[in-house]
Amino acid sequence: MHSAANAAPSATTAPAAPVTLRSYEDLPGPRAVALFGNALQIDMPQAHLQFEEWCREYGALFKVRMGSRKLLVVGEHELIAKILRDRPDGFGRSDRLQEMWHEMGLPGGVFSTNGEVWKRQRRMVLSSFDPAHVKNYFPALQGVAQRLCGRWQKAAAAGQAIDLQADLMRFTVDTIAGLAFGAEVNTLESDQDVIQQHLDKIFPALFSRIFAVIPVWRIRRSASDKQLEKSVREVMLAVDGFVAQARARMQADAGLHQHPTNLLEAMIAAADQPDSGIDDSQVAGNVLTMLLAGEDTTANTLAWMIHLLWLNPATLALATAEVRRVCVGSSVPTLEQLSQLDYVEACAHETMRLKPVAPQIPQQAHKDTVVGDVMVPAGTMVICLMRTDSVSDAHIAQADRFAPERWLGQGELAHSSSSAKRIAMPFGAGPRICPGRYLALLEMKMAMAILLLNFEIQNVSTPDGQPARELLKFTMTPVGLKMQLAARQL
Ligand code: HEM
Repeated sequence: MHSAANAAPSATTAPAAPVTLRSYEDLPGPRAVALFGNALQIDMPQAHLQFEEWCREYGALFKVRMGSRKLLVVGEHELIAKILRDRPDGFGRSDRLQEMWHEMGLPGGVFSTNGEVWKRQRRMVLSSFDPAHVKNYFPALQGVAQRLCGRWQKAAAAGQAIDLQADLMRFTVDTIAGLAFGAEVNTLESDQDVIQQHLDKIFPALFSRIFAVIPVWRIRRSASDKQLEKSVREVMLAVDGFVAQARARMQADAGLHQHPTNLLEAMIAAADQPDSGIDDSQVAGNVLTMLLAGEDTTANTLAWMIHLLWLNPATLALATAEVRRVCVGSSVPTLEQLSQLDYVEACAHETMRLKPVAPQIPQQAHKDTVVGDVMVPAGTMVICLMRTDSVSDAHIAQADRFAPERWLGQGELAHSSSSAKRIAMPFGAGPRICPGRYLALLEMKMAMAILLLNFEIQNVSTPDGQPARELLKFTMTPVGLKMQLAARQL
């Protein structure tokens, strides 16, 4: 043990009163074996569940070793909030993430960078996601929603089961391509080889390589490594295509340099300034980042929401009644109508509390610091477990119930709303909080309104008839959801 007096870290996360500090080695944790550490005890697609179980066993701060890499795992929401707020100086994305990102041939963007480069990119990205910009884009979102409705009408008429996540990813890819790149991507009306099949290979590979103990792909390229390379090539071709289309529009209309209409045009305008510090690779990196960060996060949250509503019929009935009352007379809602869907929005928040698609946020300490009562040397990887407190009865009343009311300050759970808002951080927190959260909520309300306005849900099923299993592929997805719809009779 060490005393606070002889440790002099930058104590942004230190408790106020002097306490005895522990070193990393003092921490409890699962028994590690030589060479592999704890890696053999972790089944990567379920890693979050293993970490959550260890958190219950060893407490809110414990150690895990992946090969020679030491991880500090943190499961207490106040410590997590402090870590996430102590950015960009105290913590940031890990060297390992950046190494794997580059090794896979991906150009860096706002998600993967740190320091000055991140600051410049973050400013640029934020401006294109402000509510005013999203409002301008709204008619295009209505168009994408109309296509989702058409796709589901066909499936309903044919009595076909819908592959829920695949359809929702079509919806989110088409939306982000329109909003961020000004591109007409229509995967909803296509059954061709679509870009999301390739996007879907990249994040899972990144995730497993970050935590791999032995970099087997460097020793021998397997069939899936070759498939991954192909997917990266295909996605980068699409990215370059979006950039070329935007450049052509900007050449045809010089005014777009002064008044860009989307994120991509804004980035190109910024990159074209002398001494901008932004080059073509950063532009491409952020196009790619938006596709990756905006696609399966929103689609999987929606899939979880539909699944949870199906498992809770009384809640589904309330959400349906709200949509049909607010959007009466429309088949695709207006922005004004979406802003009135308070109960549906509460369903989204409650879904993200129980099923956060980012159940763990890895960070790296940039300098020597203190987390709780633990001294953390610069360079340590810290895994923030985002769900432990938000599903614990010690923090949230009736924590395992799917009860959207708690977000509205209504009914018997009224007192629970402030704790749920404080504890669940599904979009992260602090300076790197998700910049797409406003858009994501809008997209989710739009998709739910389309579903509940135009259809009756007949069934939402899983392969084994049990509640959907959680699979961690960077984001946490439900396994194998199928939905059956009937057109609503008006
Ligand atoms: C339900 C949907 C979504 C969820 C749950 C979600 C969640 C997250 C989380 C947890 C982070 C990490 C935050 C942190 O480090 O504190 C993040 C970062 C990010 N998200 Fe989202 N996200 C969603 C949708 C979107 C959308 C639609 C976009 C854009 C199209 C987007 C773009 C980004 C970007 C660019 C970052 C990196 C920000 C930075 O590092 O500065 N996300 N998101």
